[in-house]
Amino acid sequence: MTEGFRPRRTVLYMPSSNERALEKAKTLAVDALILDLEDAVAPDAKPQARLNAAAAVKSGEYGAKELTIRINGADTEWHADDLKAAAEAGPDAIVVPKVNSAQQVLDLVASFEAAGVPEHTKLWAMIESPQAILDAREILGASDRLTVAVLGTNDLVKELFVDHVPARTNLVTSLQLAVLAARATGTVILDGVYNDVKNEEGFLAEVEQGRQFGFDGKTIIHPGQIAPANEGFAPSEAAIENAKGLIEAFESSDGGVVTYNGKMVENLHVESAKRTLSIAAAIEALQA
Ligand SMILES: CC(C)(COP(=O)(O)OP(=O)(O)OC[C@H]1O[C@@H](n2cnc3c(N)ncnc32)[C@H](O)[C@@H]1OP(=O)(O)O)[C@@H](O)C(=O)NCCC(=O)NCCSC(=O)C[C@H](O)C(=O)O
Ligand SMILES: [Mg+2]
Repeated sequence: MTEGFRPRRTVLYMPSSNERALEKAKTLAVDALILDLEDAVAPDAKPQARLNAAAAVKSGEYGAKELTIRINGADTEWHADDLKAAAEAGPDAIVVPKVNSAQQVLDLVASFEAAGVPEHTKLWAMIESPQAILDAREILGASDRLTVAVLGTNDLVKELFVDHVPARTNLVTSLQLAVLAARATGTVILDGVYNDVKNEEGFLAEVEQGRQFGFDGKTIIHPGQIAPANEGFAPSEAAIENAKGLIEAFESSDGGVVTYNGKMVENLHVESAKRTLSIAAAIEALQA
């Protein structure tokens, strides 16, 4: 549901069992971190990973980055201990994998309350199954505590029985349905990860595709993906200049319709231009 704008161009996953990565992350220029207890952590490593994630949140050493913990699903043996540890640590959000229904959201919110999760800790829901894509609008609209939807494209590909293909042609409908549901419910939406960490060209193309589809940012898995995603999900210099010029042209008119750079401008374009400028300002403020 709706919340004030906060840049989430880059949201980096890291296994909470990887102490070197947890240390390195303090210096990385990402907007948010997902301290993972789920798929990136082997079963034997989960107890220590839980302690590491909680300690990282409580350390106060990650600057302005948003800190989240991805816990294991409610149907797993680790969920209760993960939730207890996250409740005590009080991150900005708890990321819950494989959320498949509005009822599951309501149950999670009730379990947050029962576990004493602080008010400021939001729910980020992972949308990563065919069922979740088809019911995304109901899921994302189920509670004000759910503020961010995170696409899990690895699980989605697995559940669809398809392969990862160039341009994600076999996921286009799912991606667009998820963005539609997010916009209809005022939920922030993050694109899925790109697994081929050494393929810079492929990653850039996927960032651009995600931006064009309307995602607010990208979940990433490697430091090499930070700079291109930060750039791709920020308004470009040209977009900022265009927004400023368009607003000025409109505001010096009689408030009807004008042209700017040869294109028609109406009030709705001014609203979009103002949104672009406010995103740019929020990014600048975060970087400062
Ligand atoms: C993918 C990796 C396993 C690659 O690791 P590695 O081969 O060690 O990478 P590098 O040697 O190139 O690393 C260079 C340095 O960067 C640090 N590093 C690497 N990754 C991270 C990270 N994620 N966060 C912080 N720091 C990181 C290394 O420690 C090196 O540092 P230094 O030694 O000081 O130079 C690895 O990148 C990785 O584990 N990535 C995260 C994987 C993860 O969390 N996966 C779970 C989520 S993905 C998912 O499935 C989402 C969803 O559920 C879905 O279904 O799609
Ligand atoms: Mg997943």
